[in-house]
Amino acid sequence: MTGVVSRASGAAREVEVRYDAQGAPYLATTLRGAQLLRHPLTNKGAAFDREERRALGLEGLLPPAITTLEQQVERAYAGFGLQTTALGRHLYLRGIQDRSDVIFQALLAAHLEELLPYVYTPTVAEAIERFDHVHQEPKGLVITYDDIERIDALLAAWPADDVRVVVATDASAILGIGDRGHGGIGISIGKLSLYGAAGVDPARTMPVLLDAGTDRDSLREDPLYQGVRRERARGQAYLSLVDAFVGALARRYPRALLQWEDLAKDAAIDVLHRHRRSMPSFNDDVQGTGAVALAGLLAACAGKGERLRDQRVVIHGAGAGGAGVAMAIQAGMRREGLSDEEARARVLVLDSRGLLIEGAKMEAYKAPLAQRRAAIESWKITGERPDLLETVREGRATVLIGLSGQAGAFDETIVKQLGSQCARPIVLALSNPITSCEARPADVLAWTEGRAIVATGSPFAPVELGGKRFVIGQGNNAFVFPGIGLGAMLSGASEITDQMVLEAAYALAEYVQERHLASGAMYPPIRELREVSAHVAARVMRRAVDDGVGTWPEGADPDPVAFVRARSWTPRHLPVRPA
Ligand SMILES: O=C([O-])CC(=O)C(=O)O
Ligand SMILES: [Mg+2]
Repeated sequence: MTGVVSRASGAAREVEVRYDAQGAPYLATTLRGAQLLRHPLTNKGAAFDREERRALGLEGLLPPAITTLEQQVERAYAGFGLQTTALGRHLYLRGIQDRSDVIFQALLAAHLEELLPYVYTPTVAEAIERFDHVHQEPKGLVITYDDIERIDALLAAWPADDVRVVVATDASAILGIGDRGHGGIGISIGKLSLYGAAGVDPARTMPVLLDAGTDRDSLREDPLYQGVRRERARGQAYLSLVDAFVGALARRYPRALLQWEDLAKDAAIDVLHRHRRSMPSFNDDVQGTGAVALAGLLAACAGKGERLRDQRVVIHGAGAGGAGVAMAIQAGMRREGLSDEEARARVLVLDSRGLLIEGAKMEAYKAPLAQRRAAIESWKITGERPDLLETVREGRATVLIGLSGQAGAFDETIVKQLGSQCARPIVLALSNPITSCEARPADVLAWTEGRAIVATGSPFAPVELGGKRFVIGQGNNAFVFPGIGLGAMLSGASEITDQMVLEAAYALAEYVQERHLASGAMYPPIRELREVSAHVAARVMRRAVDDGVGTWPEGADPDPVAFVRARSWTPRHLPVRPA
């Protein structure tokens, strides 16, 4: 079996994974000398051994001592320690990634909890905001509206023949920081770094930016801006770019999984439905965030000995994330026996104008989440539509979830109101990065005398209160998207069904309950990302088979989690030989 990793466009293959007589993988390459050191897939740096150096024309180009990967990680970590700002750390780590995927991922694996906040949220947001002022190395594939007729050719130039995971964004709603134009490619790169950490070979991933313009004037007027200086394409023009991209992608990589990331609300939902069957795809902000929030609620309910179906949930924010979370929680409540109507009445969603109520003016995708007029008839409210405080109070909420991108939206009055309505209120402040987060965990705990069960989307330090230490769970879709991807890959899924995503939520919730329930946590520590992803993947695989969209892989019985672990990529240097 040979897998083609890389080639010059249309020409001889530059790098290929091959297997020796014992079945051990190695890289066969036509590259020689310094070229090998400039390729992030073949560059082992000082870890090339004597024989490789001789055979590949590397003698004299490397330090004389042969280095182990562990030593390379040690050096890279020492350099990381010299960086004094968060953005400096991000750029330092991205520099290592540009030089060697293996060293980058080995470093990440050795210090995941410490490094992830610099690779991913919150620092990735700052790196995206300042992208065209600080990033020098191009990475990923950028497709603009002018390329619409030529996307097949652009994809043909991508130097890998077996891409299995693609993360694509149009950068219209990056995290909680809005339209970020060209810099948005940083979120595709960041998400794929997490796929690597969870066990997907970086050589089989491709970050994509669909550059449909930007509505941010300050970007279009910035002399350093590297993206398309036009207002965003909308409507049919936008959709034709998306359609052309998905069509070309499915032709070039029919086995790939496509993860949509950070598309603005209605586009997120439209694009998801439009292309669900064009190729296996899901929207991370709608479905991934939905699954992660549902998982956290299930774990928190188990922890306090209650059922999900008995909670009354208020969701602040009706963008892609808010809508996805509302749909996931309703699905979870239906699984516990509620009817559609009962589940709908227990999940109250607000957009920037207040509670969604049927008949009010709103985008089409919000309508199924709106409350019946009769249900709120007796509420005491001042305006046309109840605001957040009124909804929490009149709806007798027990759970408050933030996906609004509005820093500080969960203030003392609101949290105290929630805290007065139940013994153990649940607060999920999920907007990213930290500067967009709805509340600080220390405040929520103080305002509820330590009774609240709190999680956030970005990492927060533990809180000390009344002699107790509260660990703050990170309710981030990172706990589900890599597992969905791995499960889809290993089962050869032709589609990502809703049930597969829901299964990911239950896998995560059960993982927490089996290992961390005593700690009262809603989520596992982020250092367990790889193990969590294996559990999620195993369940996703099973569901793909049950839904008739995937095949149960040979060898997955009797222990599918062990099978996923064994089939996951781990960072190590492969032998490199001349092709
Ligand atoms: O990237 C993250 O940290 C989670 C996410 O998808 C978002 O906030 O849009
Ligand atoms: Mg996102």
